[in-house]
Amino acid sequence: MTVLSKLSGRALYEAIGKPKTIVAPMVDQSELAWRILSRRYGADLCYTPMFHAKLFATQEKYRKDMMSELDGDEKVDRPLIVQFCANDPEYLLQAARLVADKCDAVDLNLGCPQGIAKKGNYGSFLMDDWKLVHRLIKHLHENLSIPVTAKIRVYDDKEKSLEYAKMVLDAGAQFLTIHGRTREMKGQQTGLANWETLKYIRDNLPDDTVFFANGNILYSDDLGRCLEKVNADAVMSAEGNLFNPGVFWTATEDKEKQFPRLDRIVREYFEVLKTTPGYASRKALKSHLFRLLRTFLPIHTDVRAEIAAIHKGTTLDEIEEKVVRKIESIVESIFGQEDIEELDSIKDGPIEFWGGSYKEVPYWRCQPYFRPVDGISGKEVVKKLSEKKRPQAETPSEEVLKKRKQE
Ligand SMILES: Cc1cc2nc3c(=O)[nH]c(=O)nc-3n(C[C@H](O)[C@H](O)[C@H](O)COP(=O)(O)O)c2cc1C
Repeated sequence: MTVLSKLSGRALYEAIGKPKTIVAPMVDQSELAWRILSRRYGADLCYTPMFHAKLFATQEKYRKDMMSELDGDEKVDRPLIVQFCANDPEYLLQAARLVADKCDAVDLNLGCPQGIAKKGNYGSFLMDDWKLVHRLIKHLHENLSIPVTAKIRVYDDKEKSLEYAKMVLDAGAQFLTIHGRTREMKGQQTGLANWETLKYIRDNLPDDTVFFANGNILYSDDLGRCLEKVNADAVMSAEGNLFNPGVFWTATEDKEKQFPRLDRIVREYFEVLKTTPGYASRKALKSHLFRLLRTFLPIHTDVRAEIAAIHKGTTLDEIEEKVVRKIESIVESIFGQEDIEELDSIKDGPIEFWGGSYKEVPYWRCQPYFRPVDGISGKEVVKKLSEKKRPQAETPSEEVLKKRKQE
């Protein structure tokens, strides 16, 4: 079989505009509406959520649910990489062919550590079967009209991780994304990604390898630190991007872009959502709201109740009325306070052992997401931060809100 003539590695990277910031593949979360929003806040490249190759190849309903006619559109959704999980080279190729004209490359998920991936024998569980990984990638490399890429995790042993990365590249992967955590690092055991291992692998791969680093991004400041430390071509973020789409904003120091106000980002997301067809975007809505509003909802519990009550049949008009306008009204009231300039400031903490610093961000703005590390939960980090002296903003009463609504 001859290898099809198509862009490879560095040429592909340049053809898609040399991206530096990447929205990670995220099941039910890196859907079209979210990608459009994230691109406005500095994401250079986006991945779709992982799709199941066999279902995608064989079930029209699944396909339609996962990708609308606007997904991968040249004007609104490129560059784009579509990700699949698979363990059968032929189904993977069939699925990939169905999206070949809607994206710039197809990615193989070799990182999912969840129970469902174990049961289905895909994602990180293929780390136990290198021959199959090689066959999957090679089959696309030799038969698909567009390039294939791969996203992997690391092993505890960095030499083994390096050998694994080399094997994936040898099979034909044109970009290599490495999530610097092992398969066991999930849930409460998630901990920090290991940039040292990423650097070690990067330094020992051929210079022209296109290498994306993934893990540990809290703030936009971390992007440059990661690029430099790992010597990566780009940085991918998942949780950081979900909690704050502004995490990719590096063009200016604009607070409105780096830590958007929740009323504005929810409104903007909602307006994008109205223009994006398809089941995937609607399904993702609730989780996006819960993540964006993570520090806001424990205070404004009535909004939390409204979001929790959203179901399949809830219309966008209802959501606009009960959730979006309510958030707008609350945040506008907060901004009506005299000392808002002081209250609304973002403060840097001291430099921490990991080289960056925590920031104190008012709860009405998008926040970073803290993963549990060494038994310290993200919640405790946030608590520690909020215990530092900060004058609290007044929460507008129901009466004030009602009055504003009438106005
Ligand atoms: C909600 C969610 C869904 C995810 N779905 C996928 C997926 O579909 N494919 C994949 O390769 N990784 C998936 N991941 C893992 C991320 O792509 C990423 O590798 C991981 O979260 C580490 O990056 P982070 O530290 O920036 O969050 C998902 C992560 C999250 C939080």
